[in-house]
Amino acid sequence: MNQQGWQDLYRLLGLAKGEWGWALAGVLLTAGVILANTALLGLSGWFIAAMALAGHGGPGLDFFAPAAAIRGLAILRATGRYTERLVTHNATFRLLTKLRVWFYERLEPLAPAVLERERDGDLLSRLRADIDRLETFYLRVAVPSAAALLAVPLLLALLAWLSPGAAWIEAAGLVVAGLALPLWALTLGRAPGRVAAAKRGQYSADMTEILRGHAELLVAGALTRIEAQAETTALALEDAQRHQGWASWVTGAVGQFTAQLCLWGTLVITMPRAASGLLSGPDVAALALLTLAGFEAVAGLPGAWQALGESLASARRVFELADATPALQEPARPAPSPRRFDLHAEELVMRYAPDLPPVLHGLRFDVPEGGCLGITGPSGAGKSSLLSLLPRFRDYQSGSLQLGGVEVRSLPGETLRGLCAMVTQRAHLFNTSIRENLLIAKPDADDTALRDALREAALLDEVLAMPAGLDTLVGEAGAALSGGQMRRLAIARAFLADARILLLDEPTEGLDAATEQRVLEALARLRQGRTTLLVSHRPQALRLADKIFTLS
Ligand SMILES: Nc1ncnc2c1ncn2[C@@H]1O[C@H](COP(=O)(O)OP(=O)(O)OP(=O)(O)O)[C@@H](O)[C@H]1O
Repeated sequence: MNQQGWQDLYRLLGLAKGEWGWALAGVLLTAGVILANTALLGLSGWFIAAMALAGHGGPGLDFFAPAAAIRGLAILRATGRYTERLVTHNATFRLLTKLRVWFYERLEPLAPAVLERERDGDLLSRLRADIDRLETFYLRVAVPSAAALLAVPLLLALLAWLSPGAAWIEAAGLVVAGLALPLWALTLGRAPGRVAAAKRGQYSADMTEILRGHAELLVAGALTRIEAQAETTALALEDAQRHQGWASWVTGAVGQFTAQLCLWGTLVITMPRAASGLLSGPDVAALALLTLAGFEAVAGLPGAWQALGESLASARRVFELADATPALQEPARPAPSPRRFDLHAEELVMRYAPDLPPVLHGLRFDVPEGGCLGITGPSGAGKSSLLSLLPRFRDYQSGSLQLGGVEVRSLPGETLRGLCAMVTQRAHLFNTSIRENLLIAKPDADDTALRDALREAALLDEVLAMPAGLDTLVGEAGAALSGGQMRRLAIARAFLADARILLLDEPTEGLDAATEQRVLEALARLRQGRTTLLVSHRPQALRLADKIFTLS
């Protein structure tokens, strides 16, 4: 494993800090179960052999004590295993929940500037599949490895007490099955694991895009080609999984073989001692079974360490994004929230990357509080880029943009986003009810407030005429609504948010004249008392503005 792998492993252990108590309980229980199981098998072997010899006229046997011990150990093993599963799974699931929240909190500041470079399906795969895969590390690698470290010395001590020779054989076998094999499995599993994690993300991204752009791909005749691409990814994933299966079979088989070899080795060295009377027959049976049962302590390790390759690849994919630098830095000492809401820009310069030419260059404008500035200009002039500065989705590099006399860059993004409402031609609607889509803007709004907002947006009558009213489902990205209804739903949201700054980006684009008129009437009500930036090409829409500014 390379240095990066070890660092990730160490970091994964660090992230589990809050759950160490549970994990320790899991380790103790697992080690207890291994010891109980080994003792059970050894004692059972001894007891059966002793009973058989007693039956054949051998020495008499008090069978009550061993029978009771066997029953006790069996109960201990069953309850121990149940409790161990309960504890370790509880710890792991709590941890995965924590990890998911931790990862999401790191993703949030990356939106939208950094995340828009990623494929949606791949992001989802990191958040879900990759984090789920870390379960393998905690549940199958960390806890069983620690339990083996605890149980094996005790087991060897017991064997050494009964027969030092058998203890040496067992120690050699356990070094092979519990150390060499897991390390070999880790090496074998690393490359296919890395491929599997990457291909799983790619497949998820391919499928998300196929489903989302299905209609366009079908019309363009590109569906078969893109499906073939996804199939190639699926085949590569399958190939990686086949390699993983092969590696797991090989290491499993070598582990079994080692255990059998140790069993025979123990028999070979103990039987002559039994023949010469140094050991009893039942002792030989007990030692042979103890040797075999001891391998339970390490049986799962090769498979788990092999899967560790994929877990680490998943961890890397998670850490890579979690460690990405946000496109903009929050101010170290935020300025107090503005009390006025006029806008002032001077010599404003904004570029998407240091090596790209500026999109906005020396921009200058003023909008009084409650005023509306219409912004027009050719495609690519930077109109949408300008709007993205106010909610701090992007930053400007020089010049000044002030809200109520406070430099926008010195305000936290969250404060600014709380002051802004947006209506764009691509306002996102979630695939849920109209009510839920509205509540995004104001979670505690009651039905009266929702209806008022819909009335102001000139959408109430249409919503009430729908069979489920406010509970009507809008479909994927609002597919069950018309373009005008989607736009007015976004306006209703803005009414509910009751923000002081309104950012309108082509709010009537793609609408017919009659619908545009209804949307504009709603917008005219919405802009009252709110400082508004309105980007549009359409003369009717620009009539809402007090002043028009052309970006070139
Ligand atoms: N995320 C981005 N990374 C790099 N360049 C970008 C990014 N987004 C936009 N641009 C570039 O910035 C320039 C301005 O884009 P913007 O979307 O602001 O223009 P616009 O005036 O709103 O255009 P339209 O009227 O077509 O919507 C364009 O050249 C565009 O290619």
